[in-house]
Amino acid sequence: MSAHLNAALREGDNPELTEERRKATFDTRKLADEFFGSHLARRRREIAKAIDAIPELHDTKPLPFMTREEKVEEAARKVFTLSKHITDIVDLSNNRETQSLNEMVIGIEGMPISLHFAMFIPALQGQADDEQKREWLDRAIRMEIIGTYAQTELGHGTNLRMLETTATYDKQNKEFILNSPTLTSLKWWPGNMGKSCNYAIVVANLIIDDKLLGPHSFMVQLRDENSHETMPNIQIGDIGPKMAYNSSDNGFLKLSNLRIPRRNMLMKHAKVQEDGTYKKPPHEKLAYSAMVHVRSHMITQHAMLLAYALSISTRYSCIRRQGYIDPKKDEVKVIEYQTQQHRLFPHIARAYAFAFAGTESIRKFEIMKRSLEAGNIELIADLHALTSGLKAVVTYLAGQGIEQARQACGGHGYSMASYMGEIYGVGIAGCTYEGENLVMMQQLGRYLIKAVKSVKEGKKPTGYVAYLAHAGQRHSLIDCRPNEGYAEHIRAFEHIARRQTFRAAERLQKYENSGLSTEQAWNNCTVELNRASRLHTRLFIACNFYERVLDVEDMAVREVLEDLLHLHLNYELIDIASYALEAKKIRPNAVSLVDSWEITDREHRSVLGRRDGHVYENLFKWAKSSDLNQNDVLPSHKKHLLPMMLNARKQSKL
Ligand SMILES: CCCCCCCC/C=C\CCCC(=O)SCCNC(=O)CCNC(=O)[C@H](O)C(C)(C)COP(=O)(O)OP(=O)(O)OC[C@H]1O[C@@H](n2cnc3c(N)ncnc32)[C@H](O)[C@@H]1OP(=O)(O)O
Ligand SMILES: Cc1cc2nc3c(=O)[nH]c(=O)nc-3n(C[C@H](O)[C@H](O)[C@H](O)COP(=O)(O)OP(=O)(O)OC[C@H]3O[C@@H](n4cnc5c(N)ncnc54)[C@H](O)[C@@H]3O)c2cc1C
Repeated sequence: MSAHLNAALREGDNPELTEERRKATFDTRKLADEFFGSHLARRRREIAKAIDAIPELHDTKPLPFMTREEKVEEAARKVFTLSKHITDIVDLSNNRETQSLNEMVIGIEGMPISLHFAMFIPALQGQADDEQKREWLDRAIRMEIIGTYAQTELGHGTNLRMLETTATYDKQNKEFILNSPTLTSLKWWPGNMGKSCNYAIVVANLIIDDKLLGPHSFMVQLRDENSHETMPNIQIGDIGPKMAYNSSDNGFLKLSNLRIPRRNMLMKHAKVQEDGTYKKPPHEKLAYSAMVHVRSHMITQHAMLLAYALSISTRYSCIRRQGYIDPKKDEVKVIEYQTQQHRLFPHIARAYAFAFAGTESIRKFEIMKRSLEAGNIELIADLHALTSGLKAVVTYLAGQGIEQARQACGGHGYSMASYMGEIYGVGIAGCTYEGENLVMMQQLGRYLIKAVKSVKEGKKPTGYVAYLAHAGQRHSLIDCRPNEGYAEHIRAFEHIARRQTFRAAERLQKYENSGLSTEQAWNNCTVELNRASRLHTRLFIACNFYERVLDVEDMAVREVLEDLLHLHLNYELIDIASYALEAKKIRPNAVSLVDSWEITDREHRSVLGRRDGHVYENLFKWAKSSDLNQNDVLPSHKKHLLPMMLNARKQSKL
């Protein structure tokens, strides 16, 4: 393509990167339109421009040089400044626009209102009745109050049925009494609960007339709205530093006979009347809706984290020269090595595949939400299965990709100047939060086993599991004929996933027939079941990628996406090296593929991934700005190491 069409080309950039950008075979803006969707892609450009014009929204210094207190303060400062400008910059009702603004301004390390938007508001939307929405939701949207979602406890996160926090109904006073009866019942982990929030939706086991009715959601005021002091009968604080996310104050909470009005139980679905009569929700798991909301949004979020890491490492690989392929010629850009391409390109393909899968999971969530509003609970199980699998597979593979991207940067990748450490720390947190990955795989496993049962009963399952009924078709990769296109690859993929699911189902049946309890038989098969869930989800991602590419109208963009699809299908199928052919095809477009993610330098916060490629001079600047360089001799050195050395020297002279 002609160079002027490449939007990433700028005067004064490192010529190594300019050379790469001139090779692009497509318009990076058009590919960005496919990656984000054209509306979001355009809005992200406008948002980036708006931020450039407001200096108070810029980082005061690189985040890795800040202490935890400074990070927390910086995030709070930016949230406050943003509150003055936000409605001029984004449409607040658009989650992805708001998320992009937050990532560009505040970054990925957390902020005081993360959980407010990610879960507090969605939980109110999904579980509060109209009167409760009028009381809390409107105030929350205006940010008069800041809330979080307090579910996990010190002793239990995964097994929600065993949460120990209790909400006992007192008929006389028409109140619930909330208690944390044991050490392990302390709420532990909720984001922003330590210091920032003044409200929380607390998940507690409901007890009426000594009857345990399972986890329900309650609105609890944590701090005074004026003084921000902790309310009586509540003990609250920050849980300390974490592997990443240190701008966020994840907290603990102890409730001691805290009385709240009956109407503080969220009552859109389950209800408790004044006399203590309990009305069951129409679907037992509607109380879990805020989790399904986050899981459906985590896929695009993790695609983006992977994109951050890969654009850093791909650009850097094109300015880093080291070693020779031909000893008679100059040192080469490290991107020229086959191993470097093999290390990076399949993950670039995955970042696109995950972004498309994430757009689909958000779309499915919206469809489910609308159908639920119309009183239909049918789509809940499908969405739960889909998002459980996607959340687990994508967070895990994104973590692997980020780590490969870090290693691809050699030693400098290990410096926080690359920002890889934070991206990795934030990425892998997703393997744990919102349901530990291996546990979520089992949720999808249950769904697959049910589908196998229905196939065995002669029924034809529909939707994402329809392929389970297609036994007897051709299947192995060896059977793929060169001219049959990707549909053949998909069929081979379906075969592998189907075979694994039936294998797991048969093993389960065998254990059940041998007299083991259902639970014991299940536990004996969970490795096989999780393999089936993993394959099913990877099949979904591949199919969705395939279908998405068929829709692309711009031929140059479609061609490069087909190259990525080809690489993805082969890599996923073989799960080992891709063919040299794919590597060669991707190579000229490598930088432009990552430029199409249009991640600004402000958003990247990475010296290595700079758009202009001027890495080395800026690495030196970075090193000079370290706090530790402000004193020639550190006070801590004077206090500890120097006396130690002096003492050692003295001893040796004696
Ligand atoms: C705007 C978005 C921004 C995104 C980015 C935000 C970043 C913020 C950063 C961090 C936020 C982190 C927040 C949190 O972590 S909050 C806490 C999350 N906690 C969990 O996820 C806990 C995981 N555990 C569970 O979900 C459950 O305990 C469970 C593992 C699902 C088991 O539940 P349970 O014991 O009740 O159920 P069973 O296994 O017996 O299954 C019974 C049937 O119920 C079905 N089921 C289970 N869950 C759901 C659901 N959510 N929806 C629909 N159906 C569900 C299950 O499939 C069974 O069905 P069956 O038909 O087979 O009987
Ligand atoms: C950064 C971060 C932010 C968070 N934010 C929030 C928040 O805002 N609000 C909130 O309420 N919580 C939050 N959490 C808590 C989080 O949701 C839980 O930690 C998560 O759901 C995992 O639960 P757990 O800690 O109990 O893990 P555990 O269940 O203790 O997991 C430990 C191991 O046991 C295995 N295991 C557990 N059960 C089973 C089973 N049934 N079958 C097989 N294996 C099993 C797991 O696979 C894992 O290997 C956050 C956590 C993190 C890391």
